[in-house]
Amino acid sequence: MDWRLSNAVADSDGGVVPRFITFEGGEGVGKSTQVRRLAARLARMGIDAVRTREPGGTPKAEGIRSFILQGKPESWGVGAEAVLFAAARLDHVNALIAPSLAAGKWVICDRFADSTRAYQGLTGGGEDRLIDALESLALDGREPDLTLILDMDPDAAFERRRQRALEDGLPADRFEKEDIDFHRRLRDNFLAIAISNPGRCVVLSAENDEDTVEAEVWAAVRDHFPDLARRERPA
Ligand SMILES: Nc1ncnc2c1ncn2[C@@H]1O[C@H](COP(=O)(O)OP(=O)(O)OP(=O)(O)O)[C@@H](O)[C@H]1O
Ligand SMILES: Cc1cn([C@H]2C[C@H](O)[C@@H](COP(=O)(O)O)O2)c(=O)[nH]c1=O
Repeated sequence: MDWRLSNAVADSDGGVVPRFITFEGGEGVGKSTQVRRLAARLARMGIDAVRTREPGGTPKAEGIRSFILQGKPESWGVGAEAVLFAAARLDHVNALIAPSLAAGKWVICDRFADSTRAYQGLTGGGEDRLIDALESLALDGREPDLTLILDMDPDAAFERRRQRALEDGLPADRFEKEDIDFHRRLRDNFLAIAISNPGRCVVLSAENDEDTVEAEVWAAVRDHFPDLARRERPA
């Protein structure tokens, strides 16, 4: 099913077209924080937004998440790992994302297919044709309406993650434990993805405080979806 068809139906109802927005970027740049803030802002405007994440979002995909992030799939190699992320994505798209959009809800997702390209493909060395094939399997020609890439210096992001670990006491997952060169390459690769997809991706500086980043996110969302102005009330 093409989720744009369902969007057109919702629009003919006189509402705002439901949109699929993804947040991407390196570790600890503030994606989850901004996903929460954007969903809350939309809710204040009376727009129902489903907040979700990858890998995860459905019980099956959350199972794959635990296996990948806490297990030891490295020994399988980067190709098999990419396949696991794609399997989780296929369930997530079919069981949550497409049905939510069809029901007229917005979907805001913390990471999506660009993370597979950035982590397993460009940074991890997975073959382009495998990454392309997996993307086409899980997405079937569909893509997010807007991807916000939060960009910041990986050393500063490391400091944020260290602070968060002190607060929540959770151990770092396996990608967070990679060395600084990995995180620098990752940053460059997300920027390269943005350059290749100028109509879909917007790069935002994540270095500022949370309120300032939220304002930048909102400006990008409003610019991208002018029909939102119909629903906007003072925040
Ligand atoms: N703009 C900001 N300025 C300062 N601290 C921030 C900012 N945004 C988020 N933080 C803090 O930085 C930490 C990481 O934020 P968050 O969990 O939102 O990042 P993330 O990109 O989702 O991380 P991950 O990729 O590891 O899931 C949290 O402790 C959060 O409170
Ligand atoms: C979707 C996706 C994710 N990853 C990696 C990136 C992160 O290290 C973890 C997810 O953890 P987060 O705290 O929710 O950001 O998984 C990946 O390597 N490939 C992917 O496709």
